[in-house]
Amino acid sequence: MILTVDVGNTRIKAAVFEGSNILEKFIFEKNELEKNIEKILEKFQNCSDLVVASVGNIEKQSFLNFENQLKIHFLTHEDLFPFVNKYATPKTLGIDRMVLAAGATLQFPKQNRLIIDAGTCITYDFIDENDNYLGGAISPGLRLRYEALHNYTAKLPLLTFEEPELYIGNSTKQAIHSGVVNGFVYEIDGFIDEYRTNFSNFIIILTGGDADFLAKRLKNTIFANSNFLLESLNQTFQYKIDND
Ligand SMILES: Nc1ncnc2c1ncn2[C@@H]1O[C@H](COP(=O)(O)OP(=O)(O)OP(=O)(O)O)[C@@H](O)[C@H]1O
Ligand SMILES: CC(C)(CO)[C@@H](O)C(=O)NCCC(=O)O
Ligand SMILES: [K+]
Repeated sequence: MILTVDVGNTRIKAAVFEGSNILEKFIFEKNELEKNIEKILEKFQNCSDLVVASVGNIEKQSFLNFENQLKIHFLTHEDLFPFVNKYATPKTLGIDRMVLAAGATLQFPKQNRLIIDAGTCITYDFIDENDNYLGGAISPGLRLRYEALHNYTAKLPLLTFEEPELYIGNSTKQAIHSGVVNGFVYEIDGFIDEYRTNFSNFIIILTGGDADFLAKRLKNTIFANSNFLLESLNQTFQYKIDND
């Protein structure tokens, strides 16, 4: 059994895998990391390895405290990935994006793939049919958009996600919901259209905290899987073991 841990910008997600099957998934806050790992390892005593991909600022020691119970692996740029990295600044490419790209490459061989992760940030990652990772885009996620409007203006209230009824917002609140939520959906549909115009034979994978909402709203049909990063972490680790 493998315990995978995705330290995101906001929250931590973890999952226990038996082979390629996910047994259980957990979501928790950063300050509750050790308590949660402890509980997970109590429940799944056959975990042999803990695999971490982190884009957040978390102390490595929090994981190393479990070294006497299982092997700890921190995925980095130095690890083996199943694609050719054509990013001009490969060392600054987020490890979460690399793991998503690895999962897409392994799960959907020999086709163009676009992965959209709608989390704290929205990331777009494109791997072509010859397994070249080309890059993509980074933009603010849904919650970040609400927060930015409030934090960088004098008059705009801090709202939380609400599906707008109209695209013509007829009040401050409705205008903000329309701008944030519709803008978010239009952006993603717009990017997908752009990729579709330029590439054929490709698959779109949608993941992240806002994936389920988006899947309902996008005009483009896509493959939505909110566990895709955790599953990709498991696969990237298996790939490393098999090929190192
Ligand atoms: N309980 C929650 N806490 C925070 N965000 C949530 C929650 N439930 C849903 N969301 C939505 O999920 C989005 C954040 O996604 P996610 O949880 O994947 O981010 P994250 O933990 O920071 O991970 P990453 O850094 O990988 O994006 C927010 O835009 C928000 O709308
Ligand atoms: C874009 C985020 C914040 C998304 O989690 C992360 O992948 C990251 O910190 N990336 C570094 C910059 C880059 O990927 O080019
Ligand atoms: K993200």
